[in-house]
Amino acid sequence: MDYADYLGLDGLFECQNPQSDAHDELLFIIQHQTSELWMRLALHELHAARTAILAGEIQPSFKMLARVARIFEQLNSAWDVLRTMTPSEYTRFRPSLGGSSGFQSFQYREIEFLLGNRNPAMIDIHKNRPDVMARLRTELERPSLYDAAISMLCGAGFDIAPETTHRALDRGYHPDPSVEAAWKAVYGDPGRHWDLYEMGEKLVDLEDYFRRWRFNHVTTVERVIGAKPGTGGTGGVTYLRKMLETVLFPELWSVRTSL
Ligand code: HEM
Ligand SMILES: N[C@@H](CC(=O)c1ccccc1NC=O)C(=O)O
Repeated sequence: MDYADYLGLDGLFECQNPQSDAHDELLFIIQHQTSELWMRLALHELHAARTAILAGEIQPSFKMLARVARIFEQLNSAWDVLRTMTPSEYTRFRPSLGGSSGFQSFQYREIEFLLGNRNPAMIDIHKNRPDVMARLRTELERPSLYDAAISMLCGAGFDIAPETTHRALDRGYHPDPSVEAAWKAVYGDPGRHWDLYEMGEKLVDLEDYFRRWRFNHVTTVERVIGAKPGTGGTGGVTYLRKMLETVLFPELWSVRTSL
């Protein structure tokens, strides 16, 4: 076995098939394919991190979460390459994209679901892909990464309201004063709750990087298509700006006001 065999390079290089003769379409394709590969690794790490937390293996989960934050950093730097594409260059091949859109990235949706940003309506977009729908539905049956962190709070003896511990898993998370109170106790005495303190900071770190990704995306989109509607059927920049308001781990942010 040689380098190309091991990495399956022949198969990999068969996957770049521009639909037009526009020079910049190869950049666009490779940018998205590399993003999807990094997302694949992020999912691999996030699934394992959640399993580790639920099994009480906290130190190994930190290692994986730190790696996910670095992956997001990688994805954030990659926008600089795509930003070299001007509106004139993108317009040359945009019609070739048809109805395809980042909105249909099922790995991206799985990351959102796994972290806790859950909206079952987003599954319907994949109605022509039963395998993808099943995969996303399965994810909605599991506790999110944040639910796993909250189960750590319960395990440490904090009294978490049943509205949170026994909530329906397949929808958005609602902030709860008992969770904020627990994080407040953790941040108030890090030495006593070091694992939880470190977990809180790892999650804030992750969300911080994720926010930068959303911001880079919307800025690049505005730079390239202005206020045009998206190929996925949304308002485009208006929709993506709205998504900037998403908060994944709400009490970890709100608690900072009272520390
Ligand atoms: C010139 C580059 C890009 C443009 C013009 C663009 C445009 C858009 C627009 C307008 C949307 C809203 C949905 C729609 O109506 O289509 C969207 C969503 C999305 N895009 Fe992009 N995008 C670009 C690059 C990328 C890249 C590099 C990625 C990386 C994978 C990406 C991933 C996504 C994802 C995951 C969504 C769904 C976001 C959500 O639902 O919160 N996009 N994009
Ligand atoms: N929604 C974009 C198209 C688009 O971005 C896209 C199309 C095909 C494959 C990936 C895409 N990227 C991210 O949304 C647009 O409206 O121009």
